[in-house]
Amino acid sequence: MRISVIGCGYLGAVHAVCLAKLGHDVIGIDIDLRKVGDLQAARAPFFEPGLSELLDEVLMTGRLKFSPSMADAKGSDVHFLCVGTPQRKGDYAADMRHVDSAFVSLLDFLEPGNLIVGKSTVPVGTAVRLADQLSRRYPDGLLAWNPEFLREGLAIQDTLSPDRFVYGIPEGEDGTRAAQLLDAVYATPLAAGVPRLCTNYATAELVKAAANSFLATKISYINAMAEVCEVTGADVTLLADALGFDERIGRKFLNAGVGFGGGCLPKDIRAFMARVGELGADQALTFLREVDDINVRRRFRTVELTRTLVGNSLLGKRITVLGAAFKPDSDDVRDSPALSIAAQLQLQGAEVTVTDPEAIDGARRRFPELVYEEDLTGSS
Ligand SMILES: NC(=O)c1ccc[n+]([C@@H]2O[C@H](COP(=O)([O-])OP(=O)(O)OC[C@H]3O[C@@H](n4cnc5c(N)ncnc54)[C@H](O)[C@@H]3O)[C@@H](O)[C@H]2O)c1
Ligand SMILES: O=c1ccn([C@@H]2O[C@H](COP(=O)(O)OP(=O)(O)O[C@H]3O[C@H](CO)[C@@H](O)[C@H](O)[C@H]3O)[C@@H](O)[C@H]2O)c(=O)[nH]1
Repeated sequence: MRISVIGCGYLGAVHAVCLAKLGHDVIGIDIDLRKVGDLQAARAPFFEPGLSELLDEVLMTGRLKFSPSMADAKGSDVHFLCVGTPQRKGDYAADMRHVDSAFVSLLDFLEPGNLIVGKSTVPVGTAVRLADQLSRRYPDGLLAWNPEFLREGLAIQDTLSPDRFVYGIPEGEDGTRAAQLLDAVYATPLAAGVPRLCTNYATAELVKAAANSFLATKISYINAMAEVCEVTGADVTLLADALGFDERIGRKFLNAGVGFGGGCLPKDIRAFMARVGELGADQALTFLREVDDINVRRRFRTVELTRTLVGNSLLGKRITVLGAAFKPDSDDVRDSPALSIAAQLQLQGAEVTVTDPEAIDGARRRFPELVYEEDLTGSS
């Protein structure tokens, strides 16, 4: 099967490489010429365990190519939309410009029977809107929404062997054809027993928003418990261990700390807030807002605690922040709690050094005013 993957950032690059590993002929398309050049030369544009090796392997087979031109999508049976949906400047909503412009330029290269598959995380209602646009130009055009649940740091394993596939598809014959094409794309993991759910578009879009906001809720819940532990002398880690033995609760995502960051959870919960606000679902909005507020407060609380620990003034205190990325096994510094805490400490007069084995370049671009060290040798 020939597949195009449009947008080769984090999600798209991993998806393209994994689809080629599954035996498909894949063309990865991105408007960023440098990214295309790097990928074509077998250089992963970001750090992800196992990605460089797999990229090298599949490029050698000739099954994977990259291009900056949408025209190269022509001839593919399935086109995955993997472009970014960042937080819009000025409000919490998702910025849909990349999805909309990639979708419109793809329309010029569609052929009869092709399937467009949205993988980007989008506000509920997007797929219906795009399907409508598609059908006005191609009455028999097919669109599915197939959200992605991979975790950075475990992206290859999560893509080749996910917990589930969710296909948001239209009703009737079109939906059956879309599901059959997606089944052919994912034949290997499906044969290994990965469950697949067929839903309407809105459910598929909401599964993604609900999954990320539930994960965010678990983290904010345990961070709220950490506040109570602090004032009572209880131990939040042992509390989480004890809660986690209850299978209905589970131990995962109950690690208290500086709160969640990264390119997904913070922006996705906010985009979801914006959308449920537009839809008038006020109770959901109040709930999600609290999850976000608790998360933001963790960063301030960490700065406060640090000040208390060093004698109530940060002025001239030498502080090393271990890790710039938003989590281990990643060089992703998008909305990194560590960097925002480091910047606040510096603003309050501390002499801050940030160390990270992988993420310093990205961190320096976002926070040039901070001092960086590759490792701990230069810090004290
Ligand atoms: N990063 C993850 O772990 C992850 C996991 C699941 C879902 N998602 C979702 O996937 C989407 C992409 O996320 P990401 O982290 O890969 O973003 P990203 O910013 O790393 O990558 C987006 C890519 O799209 C490219 N692009 C933008 N407009 C384009 C166009 N018109 N044509 C071709 N390419 C274009 C950009 O150049 C960039 O390389 C988002 O909606 C995100 O929420 C991300
Ligand atoms: O108990 C925990 C678990 C995580 N985190 C933090 O939460 C953030 C997000 O972690 P994680 O979910 O592992 O990272 P992502 O790679 O951003 O993955 C999330 O976001 C992706 C993009 O939408 C989804 O596909 C994944 O399913 C979802 O887990 C990080 O800052 C972690 O440090 C905690 O603070 N406590």
